[in-house]
Formats: sequence, structure tokens, C-alpha cells
Amino acid sequence: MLRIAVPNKGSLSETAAEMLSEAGYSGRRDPRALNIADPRNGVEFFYLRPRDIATYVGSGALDVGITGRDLLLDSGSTASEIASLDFGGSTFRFAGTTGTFSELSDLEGKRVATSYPGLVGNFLAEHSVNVTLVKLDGAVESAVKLGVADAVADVVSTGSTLRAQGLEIFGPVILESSAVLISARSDLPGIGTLQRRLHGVLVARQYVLMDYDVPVALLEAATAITPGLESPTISPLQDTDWVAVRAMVRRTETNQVMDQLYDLGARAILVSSIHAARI
Ligand SMILES: Nc1ncnc2c1ncn2[C@@H]1O[C@H](COP(=O)(O)OP(=O)(O)OP(=O)(O)O)[C@@H](O)[C@H]1O
Ligand SMILES: O=P(O)(O)OC[C@H]1O[C@H](OP(=O)(O)OP(=O)(O)O)[C@H](O)[C@@H]1O
Ligand SMILES: [Mg+2]
Repeated sequence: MLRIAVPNKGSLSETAAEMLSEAGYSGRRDPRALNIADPRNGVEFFYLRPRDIATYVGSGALDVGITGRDLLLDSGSTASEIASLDFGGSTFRFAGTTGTFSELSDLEGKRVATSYPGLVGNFLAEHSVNVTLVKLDGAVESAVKLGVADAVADVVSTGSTLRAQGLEIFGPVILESSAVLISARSDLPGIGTLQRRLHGVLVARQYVLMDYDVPVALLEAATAITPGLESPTISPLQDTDWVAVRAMVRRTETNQVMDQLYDLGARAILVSSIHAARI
């Protein structure tokens, strides 16, 4: 059985569980369960703190896991990223009291608070900046106001936590992070199936199916608007001057594409959701 590590708490846990459920796996009914077997799908899930997942997977105790790229890099684990999962997106940035810092070198000799000392320490070493790292477990943005650090390095999503503490970001982006699938043994049988199923969920979330009728004379222009993933499906209609087209379109572009097709002369433009996909 493939042994899969899943975040039990925090920002990644809900979406990770939803994706696995959409991918056909059974989830835990008891939210406090630490592991459950899913023999029908040949897998067993272990619910762990997202920060610990890279350690379990890197040691070989578990075969594959879902965690954040930032947590993987911070851990120093030998597990590697095998797929990006397109959720839990964040950037990792330095921040200081508004107007105090403008570039990375301003940090020389200062105290920097973070929950990710591995990630931040490596980044600063690569840029030859010497600081004293202050390791905190969370709520790092309070560290400057409370006087235990001069600056922070932390996850930024909307930026509202920073702003509320009178901080502003400065210096280069330390990392663009998102949820990732990790493994130390990507050759294991079963990982390919898990990866394809999760990819199918992402495709079903990100794309819609668009059907429309268009005059044959406009087909080339229409398929330039909807090239599909590989190539759109073209079907004949009873009226031989027209054809029907079916193509996948990015969900976020649905209405712009419909407007463009309509303006071109396409009609009967229909959009449907994709329930599941294996591309
Ligand atoms: N506000 C956010 N928006 C998007 N992703 C986030 C956000 N906060 C954290 N993350 C991402 O979630 C992952 C783990 O963060 P999470 O907050 O779940 O763990 P934690 O801080 O160790 O645990 P907890 O906050 O429950 O103590 C990281 O990859 C991080 O980049
Ligand atoms: O840019 P924002 O949208 O404000 O989000 C970023 C905040 O979210 C996370 O905190 P979390 O809730 O995980 O608490 P923690 O600091 O205790 O980990 C992160 O550590 C930042 O503090
Ligand atoms: Mg957190």
C-alpha cells in the first residue's frame, strides 16, 4: 500500500483533503484520526503536521506527501518536489517597520525573526548577509513591535497581517511557495496513479468545456480563440456550411472567450463543468 502524508491542520489541510476526495480517495470521518487505510485504492493516509511531512517522507517512513514548498526547503529533507498542486500559494518575504529597511544588505548585523530558519538562513548565506536568526513558532509579525527582532521573514499571502503590525516588505523575494507533492522515491508503483488523479482534479477545477457552432468559413479564426489543450474537436452539422466545435477553456477566461466567439459569428455557445479528467 502507498503510504501518503496529508496535512492534519493549518492552511493546507482543508484543500488537500478536498482534492484527495475529488480524486476518489476516502477521507477520514473522525477529524482526530491520525491514519486511515483506503484498501480499495491501495493507499493509507497519515495525518501529520505540515511542517513534519517532509521529515517523514525524506526518511522513507512514508512514500509521498502533500506539504508546502517553503516547509520542504526549510526542513533540509532529501525528499523532492514531484508536482505543484496549485493551492496554498504564498510568497516568503522580509519585512520591517515601515520606512526602516530598503534592501537586503540593510539586514547586516540585525536580528531577524522567523519560523523557517533553514530556508531563511540558506538564503542569507547565499547572499553573504550575516544576521542573528530568532526562531519563533508563529505570529512572527509581532516580534518587531515586542522588541525581540529588528525584522521578520515570513509567509505573506494578502499582506494584511504585516500591515496590521506596521510592517512593510523589502528586499528580494525569498521564495514563491505553493502546496506540492513530495517524495524521496518517485519510482514507487502507485505514485504515478496518485499524481495523475491529482492532476485530473486540477484540470477539472481549472478548465471548462466549451461547445459552439461556427460557420466553416470562420473555423480557423474560431479555433485560434479556442485551441484546446491539444486540438479542438470539430464535428459536422446537418447544415454543411456550419460545424460544431468542442474545446477546453481556462475557467477564468470563460466569459472573454464567449464574447470573442460571439463577436466573430459563433452561436449556441455552451459551457459545461468538467467533473473529472485524466489528461
Ligand atoms: N495565509 C496563508 N495563505 C496561503 N498559504 C499559507 C498561508 N499561511 C501559511 N500558508 C502556507 O501553508 C503552509 C503551512 O502553513 P500552516 O499555517 O498550515 O502551518 P503552520 O504555521 O506550521 O501551522 P499553524 O499555523 O497551524 O501553527 C506553508 O506552506 C505556508 O506557505
Ligand atoms: O499575508 P496574510 O494573508 O496576512 O497571511 C500571512 C499570515 O498567515 C500565516 O499565519 P498563520 O495563520 O498560519 O499563523 P502563524 O503565524 O501562527 O503560523 C503566516 O504565517 C502569516 O502570518
Ligand atoms: Mg501558520
